[in-house]
Amino acid sequence: MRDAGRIAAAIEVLDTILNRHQPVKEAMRDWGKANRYAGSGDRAWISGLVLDSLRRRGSVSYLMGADSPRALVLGTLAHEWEMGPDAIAATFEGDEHAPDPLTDAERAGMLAKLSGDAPLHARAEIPEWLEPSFKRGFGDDAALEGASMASRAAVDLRVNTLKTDPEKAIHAVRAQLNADPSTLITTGIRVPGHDPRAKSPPADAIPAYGKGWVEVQDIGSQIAALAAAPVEGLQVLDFCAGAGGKTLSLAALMNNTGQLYAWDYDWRRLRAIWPRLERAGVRNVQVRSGKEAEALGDLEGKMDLVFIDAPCTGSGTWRRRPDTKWRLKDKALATRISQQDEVLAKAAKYVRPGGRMVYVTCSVLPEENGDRIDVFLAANPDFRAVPVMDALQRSGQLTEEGALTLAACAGAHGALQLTPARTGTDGFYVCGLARVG
Ligand SMILES: C[S@@+](CC[C@H](N)C(=O)[O-])C[C@H]1O[C@@H](n2cnc3c(N)ncnc32)[C@H](O)[C@@H]1O
Repeated sequence: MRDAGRIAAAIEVLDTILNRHQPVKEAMRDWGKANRYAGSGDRAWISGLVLDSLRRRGSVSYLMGADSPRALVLGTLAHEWEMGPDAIAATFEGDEHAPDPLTDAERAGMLAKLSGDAPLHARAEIPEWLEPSFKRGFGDDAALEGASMASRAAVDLRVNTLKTDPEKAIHAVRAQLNADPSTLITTGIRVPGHDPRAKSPPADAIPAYGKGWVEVQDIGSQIAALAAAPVEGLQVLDFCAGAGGKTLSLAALMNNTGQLYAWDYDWRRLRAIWPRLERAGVRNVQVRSGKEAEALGDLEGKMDLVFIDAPCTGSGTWRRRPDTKWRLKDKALATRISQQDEVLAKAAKYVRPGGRMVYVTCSVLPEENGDRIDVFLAANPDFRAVPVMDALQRSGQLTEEGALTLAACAGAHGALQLTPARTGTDGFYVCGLARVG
């Protein structure tokens, strides 16, 4: 396909996402089925443009003075893909698959510049209703933090120390991919975010992945799991195990010792955990499914550590799933908040006196993070917050740079707020708690 046809396709796909509320993956899949002549390079180009248009919707709609799929795609080509109006007009010329010619207003929007006077929601690339939350969470950095959440994300890998070591793993990964060791943790590998116009194999298609040497996991998520350290030989409950991403990290951190119980309120999510445990060579996990009382009743008051990877809005992952940023509404945030309070209250009863709890969200919104800890601590005087940095240091997996960078992310309760701007990771909140009574 020529670029003009690809641009027309991106406008069409974005329309189904924004106006028919289809998730990006489904919309791309349906478009691919209906347009079988398009090759994998075309699809990567089109979905790359659609994703960037969603990431930059805040500033682009402001500059273009319109929020239509066409305005967003044209504005993104100009402001993110560095294709100015003349270059685009040239690709449209004489191509029967091209969108309608550019209007003067579109040309002006494509050449406009974002100034410091633009409203915060445009500079931060966020929905307007989230401005107060961003201001409270980030203060003067709100625009910068939001803008970096509109960038493309790298693909991160976690070295599975149950099967290999970081040196062998990076060697194996580099045979197929351009990759570097993480600058923050010794067991992380980063495959830099690539230009969607260039081709590269997916990380889960490489032999090192098939052998269980590496797992696809954002470095922020890996750091959140390290906040459980030290855990070797302990009794640990992963209370929101889902498809098992953190379970696998915790099992590796435990070096296959002790006992790790994996449970999720939604048993269907747990199904994906089995092949993953097998591939990773994990032997210390008991998957518990079923209603909480029956599945976990015998563990009450006995756990050395309870890990809560709480249900959340996922605002920390907007770089990877930018459509969810615009779909998020205040009602959904309120639902998440009440689930978080419920999960904290329920999980706490499994912690033995003297035991610990780790609360994690992949969100940057204070309503889901520090606010929830304030509410929990007020209702549970037998718990206190403990600095996450202490646990991370004890994991033995921080690099020198990691220790410095992460220490700078500590805030109230000694909790860490990771963000793309601060740590180059997804946004994660990590808080350590200890049961004193
Ligand atoms: C962030 S996801 C977990 C992801 C998983 N730990 C991983 O690393 O792949 C949150 C999980 O919390 C579970 N959960 C547990 N209790 C819940 C509750 N009361 N309400 C909603 N979700 C709950 C959800 O089913 C969901 O799988």
